[in-house]
Amino acid sequence: MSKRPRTLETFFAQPSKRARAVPDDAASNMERNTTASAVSNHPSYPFAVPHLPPELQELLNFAPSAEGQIINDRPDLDLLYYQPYVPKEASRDLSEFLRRELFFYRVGYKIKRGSIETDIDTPRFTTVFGIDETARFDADGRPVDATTGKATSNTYKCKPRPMPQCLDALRQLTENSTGCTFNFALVNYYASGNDSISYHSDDERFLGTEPAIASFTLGAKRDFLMKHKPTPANDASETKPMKLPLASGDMVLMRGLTQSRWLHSIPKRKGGEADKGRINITFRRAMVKGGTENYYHYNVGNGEVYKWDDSKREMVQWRNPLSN
Ligand SMILES: O=C(O)CCC(=O)C(=O)O
Ligand SMILES: [Fe+2]
Repeated sequence: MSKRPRTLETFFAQPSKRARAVPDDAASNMERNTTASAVSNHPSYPFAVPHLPPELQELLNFAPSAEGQIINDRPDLDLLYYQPYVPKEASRDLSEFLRRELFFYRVGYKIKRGSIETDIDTPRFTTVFGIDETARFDADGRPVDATTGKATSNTYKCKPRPMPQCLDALRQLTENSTGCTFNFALVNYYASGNDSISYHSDDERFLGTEPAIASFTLGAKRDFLMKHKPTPANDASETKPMKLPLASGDMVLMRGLTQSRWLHSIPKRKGGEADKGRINITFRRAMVKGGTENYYHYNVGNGEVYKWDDSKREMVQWRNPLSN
């Protein structure tokens, strides 16, 4: 048994027994790193996630590479749009790195309207990291109460996961340039033009009033549609959708009344770049435990783990090499 004192840094860096339970491609990746132990791991991760390679970390230190453009010329809309935020050279490497190294899920759930239950299949790959404001992770990666430091694992139904270093680095940059604070990273992967997210707003009460959400695009360009929620006073011009053609490296900060008054979506598309695959990362701040439960329920669920297969060029179901 190691007697080394554990800090968050050593927790993330030490490949534990579980960290070795990685598929060959990730394992060889760890070896390829100059610092072989540079991985993020946690008992709730299916496998360890390598840290950003130093060259990529270096490139990211320069973000944002453009000034954000304020878009507030429509009722209740308040966006800060960086075209791009992540420098061009970094965005390709970063999207390939995240697609290759993260684990994803294809979540199914049931909704009930009246007495009718419907099965919903989320039409994209998802994953999530983070914990709400009432808690934090201790040096061993256990969720503890934010003020008392006492273990809270038994107060969550889900198993909250700390952000791996490769996402935390981007979170820190985003906090520095926006002045906002984020405790969650939700990641979507749209494998093709058939993957999508329908019109919705991220206006849950657990995000507080006027939440700021930073949304990154890495990989294929996809249209982001926004339209005002219908109100009795709406005229046609207010309900007509606006379109942001989000390209790799772009970031949109949605803030103010945007979530409470507007809807957004990534519609299905045929042709174009969509089939090259697009990663979306949203950084958010959840205030209460219900937010943590909600995010893990809808973005991890209890389904199969998917991992990118570089030879097949697609996500495939991941099997733990240590289990039969
Ligand atoms: O992929 C995107 O750009 C949007 C994702 C989104 O709206 C969400 O995850 O709530
Ligand atoms: Fe959203």
